[in-house]
Amino acid sequence: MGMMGKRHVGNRFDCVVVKLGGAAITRKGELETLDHEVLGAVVEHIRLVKEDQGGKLRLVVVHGAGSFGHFQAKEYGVQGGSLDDERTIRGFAETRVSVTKLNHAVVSALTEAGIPAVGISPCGFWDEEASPKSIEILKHLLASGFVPVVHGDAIIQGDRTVILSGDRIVNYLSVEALRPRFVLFLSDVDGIFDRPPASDGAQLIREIEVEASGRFEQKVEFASGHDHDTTGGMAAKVEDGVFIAKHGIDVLIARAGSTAALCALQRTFPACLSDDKWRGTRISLKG
Ligand SMILES: Nc1ncnc2c1ncn2[C@@H]1O[C@H](COP(=O)(O)OP(=O)(O)OP(=O)(O)O)[C@@H](O)[C@H]1O
Ligand SMILES: C=C(C)CCOP(=O)(O)O
Repeated sequence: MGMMGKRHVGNRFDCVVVKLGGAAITRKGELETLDHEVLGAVVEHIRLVKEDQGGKLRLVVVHGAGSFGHFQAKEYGVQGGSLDDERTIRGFAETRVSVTKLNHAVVSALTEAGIPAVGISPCGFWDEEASPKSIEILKHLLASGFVPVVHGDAIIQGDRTVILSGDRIVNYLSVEALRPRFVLFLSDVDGIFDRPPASDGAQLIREIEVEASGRFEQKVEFASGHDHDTTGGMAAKVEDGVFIAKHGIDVLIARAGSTAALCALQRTFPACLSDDKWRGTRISLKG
């Protein structure tokens, strides 16, 4: 059965899903290097918003791997590797050491700021999709005031090892499990541009309206990204964002640590979109 095959829960669970881009919170080209400044800014934003809204704000954080995990996954061919291959087994274990190291750093930074963060690794409960019991536990944690912090991980599907990206986790949790108020992707760029942001004349796309079929008007060109990225970069993110929006859940993309990111987190959404402080991309269902 495919990733989106079954629906565990159809109802909306009042929460916001925030994806911390690996490219934002790490230096993606430098092996296992955190970007302390950006991570610190994101943590401070979450602290401020939690303080303002207390128990009312239920937040699920999902983060990507950035410069953790992708190098090992690439070196050992973990994406689609065979469980009969000793190299795969070793690479799987090394990839997991790396991604859980990052998860520990994110959870520690949040906890040190007084946010009750709880790290959750998909490897233990996710094959084609998350087990229904694990979604129940996630909801219980949320309802109890914890901030679950899930991460892109290496998982097993049948006799293969697979890389499950943070974006796929966001996609699944949003559409299948939680149906949050909205989804916020925090990136190392301001949003989706019509061409790679570093190219001449690149324009930020502020609004993408998706038809029920998943089609949208704008043409977007992508750069191929880092060589060691095993999960498809910004192109895959746009695909996931469009899929979520197609299911009636708004998606915002903003730069991590920016005023726009804070503005979106402060739940002034959708009002924040008309605010001067907002600079980012919104993907929503047309009509
Ligand atoms: N058209 C585009 N619009 C916006 N960003 C783009 C575009 N084409 C390429 N990019 C690049 O995509 C990068 C972000 O994608 P990437 O997958 O690395 O982010 P991430 O989600 O933070 O990473 P991770 O998968 O590790 O969590 C940016 O650094 C940006 O330069
Ligand atoms: C194990 C890995 C490399 C997880 C990848 O997650 P992503 O960075 O969100 O694509």
